[in-house]
Order: sequence, then structure tokens, then C-alpha cells
Amino acid sequence: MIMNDPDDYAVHLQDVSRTYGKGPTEVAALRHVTVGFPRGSFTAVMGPSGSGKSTLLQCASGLDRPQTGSVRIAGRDITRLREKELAELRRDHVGVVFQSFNLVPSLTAAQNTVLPTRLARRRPDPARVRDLLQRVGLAGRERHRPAQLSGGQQQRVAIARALLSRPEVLFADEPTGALDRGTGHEVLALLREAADTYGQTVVMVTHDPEAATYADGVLFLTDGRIVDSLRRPSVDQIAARLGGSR
Ligand SMILES: Nc1ncnc2c1ncn2[C@@H]1O[C@H](COP(=O)(O)OP(=O)(O)OP(=O)(O)O)[C@@H](O)[C@H]1O
Repeated sequence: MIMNDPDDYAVHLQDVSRTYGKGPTEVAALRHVTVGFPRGSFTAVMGPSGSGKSTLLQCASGLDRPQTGSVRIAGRDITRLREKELAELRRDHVGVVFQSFNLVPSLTAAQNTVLPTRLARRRPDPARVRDLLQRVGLAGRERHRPAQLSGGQQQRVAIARALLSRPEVLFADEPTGALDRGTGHEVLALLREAADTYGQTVVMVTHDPEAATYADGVLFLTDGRIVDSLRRPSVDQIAARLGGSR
């Protein structure tokens, strides 16, 4: 399919730049990035440490505002929205699994999982909550509070929470980084299912070539720019592309 219109994409970044700091300490984290994520696609974002992967996710998800350029989600340029409109758009269309899990300390794993759904005034399906928590390996931990869970377990609560509301767009920053192999594969299968079965658009940062093979395509960032992309690559192709830069 030929896609020229930014609205053909679930998320579209046009000429996005993000700089941190000023003067001698200035860092250009993203430099004039233009990229679209087609609806229902699963994209992996890779590149060396400091290349701008997290910044790309933060800008694309509306958690951070770029200095230049536009970011479209659900047909709206989110860089032009007021805070309240942005918060509502994010609540209704976007799910995130980022490195800080933002779990509510006083709520159990199950309560944290259903929180965004409840905030959006929807009724969570208890069977689906149980199934998701089981699939991310948290069966038996549903009533544990974050302080009673390991870092990896807290991350899995964040993954279940992001998946439960079936957002149109799901951003995940290293969702399998802290997980054992088996749980990591289950999480990747859930992300694949989100795209294939529910038409959700998934954008995932990962350092792991094997995790990236679950995606339809891989984008490579270097020094704030997208320098390459591969469609349906093998582990070996990804590893070869990353070379010594990991
Ligand atoms: N809040 C900040 N203040 C200043 N500089 C920042 C900030 N956040 C990121 N940077 C800088 O911007 C650049 C891109 O950072 P970013 O976290 O996006 O990279 P990354 O590719 O996700 O790295 P990693 O793989 O190590 O997580 C880096 O040089 C980083 O030091």
C-alpha cells in the first residue's frame, strides 16, 4: 500500500526535533525525524545507547513535547493540544509501558491493572484481567502491592495495565528488558496479538534482536536520526545491522 497522507498512519511524526539543555551542554536527542507507524503494525526501534530511542517514544506518545515538528495521533496534532486535551487523547488512545512504571503504591497488582480503564469510565472485564495477569506470569500475585513485587514483576503489571484497555497505540520501552526468557516471549506474543487480532499499533524500543523479530519492521536510530529500516528481519540480519554498536 502506498501511504502519503499522515492520517493513513496511527502515529505520524513530521520533522520532529528534541534538544535537551542549552549552550555547551546542549544535546540533540532527535534531529528532524519524519516517520509514520501504519495502523495495526508492530515496529521495533533499535540503536545504540543515547541514540534517541526513548526520546522518540516520549515525543510520539505525548509525554514530551518536541521543539519543532508535529506528531499526529488519532488524526490530531498532539503538539498543538492544551495539557487537558492531550491528557484526554492519551487516556483514550494511547497505552505506555515505560521504564518508570508509575504504579500506584497503595493499590494491588489487579487494581493497578484496571485503573486506566476505570479512569476512562469503562468497566474492566474481570476474566480478561485474570487472563492478562496470568499470561504475564503474575498468577497468585494479583493482591500484592508494588512494594511486594520485584522490578520485573512491577513491569509486568504495567504491561497488563497497558494491554487491558486495548489502546489504539501502544508504546513500550524495553518491555522485556527485566524479564526472564519465557515471560519475555509471552509479553512479545501479547504485543504481536495486540497488532494482529485487535489492530493496535505497537511501537517498541528494544536492545534485543530476538525480541525485534516479533515486529513487522525495525527502525534503527543513530545520533537522533533514523538511519535505516528492515522489514521482517531475522535475528542475524538485525545483529549484523547493529554490528558493534550495541
Ligand atoms: N532529560 C534529559 N536531559 C538531558 N539530556 C537528556 C535527557 N534525556 C535524554 N537526554 C540525552 O538525549 C540523548 C538521547 O537519549 P535517549 O534516552 O532518548 O536515548 P536512548 O537511545 O533511549 O538510550 P538508552 O538505550 O541508553 O536508553 C542522550 O544523549 C541523552 O543523554
